Amino acid sequence: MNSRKTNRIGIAIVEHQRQFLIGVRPSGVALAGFHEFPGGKCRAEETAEACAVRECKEETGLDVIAVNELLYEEHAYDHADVKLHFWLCRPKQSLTELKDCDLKGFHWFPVESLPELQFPEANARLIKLLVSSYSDS
Ligand SMILES: Nc1nc2c([nH]c(=O)n2[C@H]2C[C@H](O)[C@@H](COP(=O)(O)OP(=O)(O)OP(=O)(O)O)O2)c(=O)[nH]1
Repeated sequence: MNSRKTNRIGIAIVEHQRQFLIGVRPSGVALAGFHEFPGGKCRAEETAEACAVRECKEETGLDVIAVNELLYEEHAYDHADVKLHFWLCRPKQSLTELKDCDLKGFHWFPVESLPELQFPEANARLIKLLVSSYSDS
């Protein structure tokens, strides 16, 4: 019998002026050291959309509005099977408020820099999608 648990994950792809909110997974967790968008496991009965908004607030302090689901990805890691719901989100704060925002170790990265960063394997299609959708040319 397969006893591996499948986790539903809500992830916030927070976009502001073609920049994205990104952090680094801390040591001691699965995929430590990889770049990540704010997100985490959905609670029972919680939609992936609500989870993305909640996790973003918890991890970065930023209030966001979910816009639409950009991509759904299933992936088998050594540590777990995951169902990833990548939700495009926008900050609720104004531009001035955002400048003073302490993002708890998360930072804004321009879309052009995304391919240089080291994301977990399951993010590959998403990164391609963001680059093709948000690049200037
Ligand atoms: N946050 C986040 N997780 C990602 C990304 N890409 C990706 O494959 N993942 C995977 C890594 C983990 O297996 C899973 C997220 O689960 P997690 O363990 O970080 O969630 P959590 O914050 O609820 O963790 P915890 O409460 O159990 O400590 O999704 C990403 O861009 N952001």
